[in-house]
Amino acid sequence: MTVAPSAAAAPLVVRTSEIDDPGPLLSLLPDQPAASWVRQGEGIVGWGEAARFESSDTDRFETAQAWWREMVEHAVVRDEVGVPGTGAVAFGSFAFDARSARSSVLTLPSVLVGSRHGRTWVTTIAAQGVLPAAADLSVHRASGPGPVSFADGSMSAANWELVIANAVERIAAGDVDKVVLARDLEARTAGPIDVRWLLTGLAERYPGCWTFAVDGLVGATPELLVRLERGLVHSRVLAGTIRRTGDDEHDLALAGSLARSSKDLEEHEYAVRSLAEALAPHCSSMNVPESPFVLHLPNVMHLATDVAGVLADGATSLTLAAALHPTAAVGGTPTAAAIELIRELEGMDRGRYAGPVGWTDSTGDGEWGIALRCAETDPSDPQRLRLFAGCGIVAGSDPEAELAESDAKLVPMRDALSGA
Ligand SMILES: C=C(O[C@@H]1C=C(C(=O)O)C=C[C@H]1O)C(=O)O
Repeated sequence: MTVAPSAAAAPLVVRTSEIDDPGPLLSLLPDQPAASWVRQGEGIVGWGEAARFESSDTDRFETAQAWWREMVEHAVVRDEVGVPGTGAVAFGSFAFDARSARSSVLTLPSVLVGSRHGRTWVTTIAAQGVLPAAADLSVHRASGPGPVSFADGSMSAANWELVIANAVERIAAGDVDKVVLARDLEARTAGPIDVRWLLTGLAERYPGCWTFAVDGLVGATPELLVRLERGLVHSRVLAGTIRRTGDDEHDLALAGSLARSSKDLEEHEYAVRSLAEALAPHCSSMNVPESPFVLHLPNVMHLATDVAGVLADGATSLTLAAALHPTAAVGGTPTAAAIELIRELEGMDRGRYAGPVGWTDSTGDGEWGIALRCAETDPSDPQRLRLFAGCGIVAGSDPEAELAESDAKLVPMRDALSGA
């Protein structure tokens, strides 16, 4: 089912103007549904909603793209800044599985504030005939939800280990080379959960990640599915993980062992190859480094490869995200068989976890991350949050180690929630 107002009925009026630095982007969010895409203090935040598209259909990407094209075509825009992310911007979050019961969404905030390379701007968006929301750029402070308790989500940790063991058998039997399996955790809090509190905590601890919020999905992802900017395409592929110990010297030795681990290098190779193969038809030239580097995050280290390309076919960032999703970093190899195995073994609906999350502007430029290290709020219960984490399983995977890895990947959201 697709729910979207007709763009033609109410063309949008969009105004972007440059402003003086109003303070940290995340501190500007008022107590309203928040949208965010912030890294190292730069990016875009938004609030309010001028228009919305929602779909639970299997062709969610195509219908979203068509809706956005129509919105943009009819919009009346005055953009005094003219860089990627100014003018009309839609934030989006897509369900991982085309068969998910969870919808995918594009939302246009009514106020956006962006910052890039030292320039800051504000954009207001309203349907024609509607007075645009006043852009109140005062600074706000969010508060935490109080004591938190965690409980098993769809499956206990012990059962999840059995699922991993089962997946290793299926890999040995030749069903797939790699499959990414995830688990969820349920958090309950004493008071209501304020997304701004989570965002601020995540951005503080994980400044190198993309701190995102779209329609109640909130997290800090280290993995960039695709960025399209003026014809240049970038992607950061992650796969292969080791937990940090907190002891810098020991962690450095672990980073070395990660870079030499044949199990992790194999897992990583699958992810890079699937990304490069999906991107190649859209690019005239591509740079795919031969070997990965080690990305250091406060909780884990990952094998990482930054892929770059020159766009050849005029695709939009959203079209590219749709073409690349699901990469082997969150699906597996081969893709179709891995998705079937996830449906069979995982025992839950991932919803928007591990789906593309990010933004697009009216030119089609944009940034889409993979929704990892994240959680979904519950619109009917402000004291409930569902957290997710997953791991790539290959022939050499050990269930106990994978459970520990998934716990390490839950740390960013757990800490953000408890304010640790
Ligand atoms: C699936 C997740 O992470 C992905 C899986 C990784 C792995 O298995 O090594 C590493 C980074 C991500 O591509 C997650 O964080 O939930």
